[in-house]
Amino acid sequence: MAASASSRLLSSPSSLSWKSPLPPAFGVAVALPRSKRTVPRFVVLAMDGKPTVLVAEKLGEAGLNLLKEFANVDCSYNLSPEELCTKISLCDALIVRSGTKVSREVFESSSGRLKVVGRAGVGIDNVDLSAATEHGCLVVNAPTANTVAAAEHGIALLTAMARKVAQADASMKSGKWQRNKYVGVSLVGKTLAVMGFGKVGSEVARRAKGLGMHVIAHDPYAPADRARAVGVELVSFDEALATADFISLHMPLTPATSKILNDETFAKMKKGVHIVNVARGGVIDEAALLKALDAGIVAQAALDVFTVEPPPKDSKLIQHENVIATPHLGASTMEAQEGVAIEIAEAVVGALKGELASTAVNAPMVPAEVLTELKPFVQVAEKLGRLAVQLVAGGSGVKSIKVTYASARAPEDLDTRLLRAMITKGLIEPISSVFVNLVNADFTAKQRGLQIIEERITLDSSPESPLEFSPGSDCQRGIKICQCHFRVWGG
Ligand SMILES: NC(=O)C1=CN([C@@H]2O[C@H](COP(=O)(O)OP(=O)(O)OC[C@H]3O[C@@H](n4cnc5c(N)ncnc54)[C@H](O)[C@@H]3O)[C@@H](O)[C@H]2O)C=CC1
Ligand SMILES: O=C(O)C(=O)COP(=O)(O)O
Repeated sequence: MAASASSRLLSSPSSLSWKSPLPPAFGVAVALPRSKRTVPRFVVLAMDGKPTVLVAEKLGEAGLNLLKEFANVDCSYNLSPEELCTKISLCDALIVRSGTKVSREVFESSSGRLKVVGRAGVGIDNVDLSAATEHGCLVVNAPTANTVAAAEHGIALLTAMARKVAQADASMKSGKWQRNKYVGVSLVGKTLAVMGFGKVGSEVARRAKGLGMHVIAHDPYAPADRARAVGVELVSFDEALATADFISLHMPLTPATSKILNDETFAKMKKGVHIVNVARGGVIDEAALLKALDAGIVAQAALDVFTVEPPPKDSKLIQHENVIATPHLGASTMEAQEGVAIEIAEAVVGALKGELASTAVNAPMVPAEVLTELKPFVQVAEKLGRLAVQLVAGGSGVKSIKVTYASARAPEDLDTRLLRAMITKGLIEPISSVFVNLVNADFTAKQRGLQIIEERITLDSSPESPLEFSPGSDCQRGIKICQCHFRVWGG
């Protein structure tokens, strides 16, 4: 795809929609392209012309105010899963924190109306991303505003654990004065292993260095220069376990990190290790942690997060004398909650307006300069898809499409996901009841057995020069749709 001079002159790409933006006020029901479930996809607008945002957990005032400028805001906290499923069919957007499970049933119950889920925080393990993607629902999060709060809480737990602050406080409140019982351990000179050297992990590392600790980190995906910048050595998982006096967990909960601390890995740790978990309860096998505490392998654990939240009242782990616990408070500072609320409100409003979100979790994030460059081709891409369906296959049965992009950009520098999504939309929507957008395009194409072969040609001449193509040999039938920089072959 060539970047023509005129395309470079285009204004901000913010109006480039990943789906049709909400139409202006007045209509009661505006039909958008069709949903997966053969139910027409409606943006049901209230009589005041505003979409509805369901805020299912407490959100900072500043974020609520931003939302209210654009939408009707329904703050309904503590909904049961059934109540959430009932309400969701009346909502265009849903905002949650970590306490609400946004399950497949929620997306199914929305009957295609839910367009965006905003996670007012970082971890998106409580949102069924596959179901969201399959339903063409964008998921956005607020990845930066609570970083410092989570890191500060990690340090608070680390220091409180080392000096048994919580236990000593409880003892004093019960009328005792036990100076000999609550002797702690020092942090200075001890080795802290930060597991997951992302935003929170690196802030914890910085602060721990300030406390005089020797900090190492394990993160298979962290760039070495990030570690160098903080003055931290990146080590293997086993080395981190074997050398750490303190281990602080900061990785997301994924299938790969689920129960990453378990019987086997506790056995590799130094006897008397201290564990901090401000990440997710599920990264620790809690039964194994209890055993390791009883065996003295783990001297103490400080936990902010739990596999089941809230955990059972009689949880042996929480009752353990060498465990201190907080009820998932990592992000709970006034400052972080205001910041998160604004970050998520802006992302949700932007998504409802049809803008591409920079914090999208289940859709490609296309940089602004690429959007500017692609903008003139977005509609063309969809139209070519529609034309291909009609001309090539007479309305059905397109199984394979070859798209050739010619651009002055090097092939590896050419992000085609947006155009591919628009071609897929053009190919599939006219002949089915499926609603296609940037979120679900690749999934939908794969599900329907539609193969999209992409070819990139690097232009060294002016992008305005027309290109001649020869028919692709792997396609049974081909049509030259336009003699410019974009051609579709279908068979
Ligand atoms: N307790 C609380 O209130 C809060 C908890 N969190 C949790 O902390 C997690 C981290 O947050 P951020 O630092 O903002 O995310 P991030 O995405 O900046 O960092 C996560 C890091 O973990 C790394 N990672 C992934 N798999 C790994 C593995 N197998 N082993 C080691 N490292 C691995 C990634 O490469 C990345 O660098 C979130 O996913 C969330 O679950 C975040 C904020 C508040
Ligand atoms: O941002 C995160 O991942 C958190 O765990 C914070 O959760 P919360 O929004 O406080 O329920």
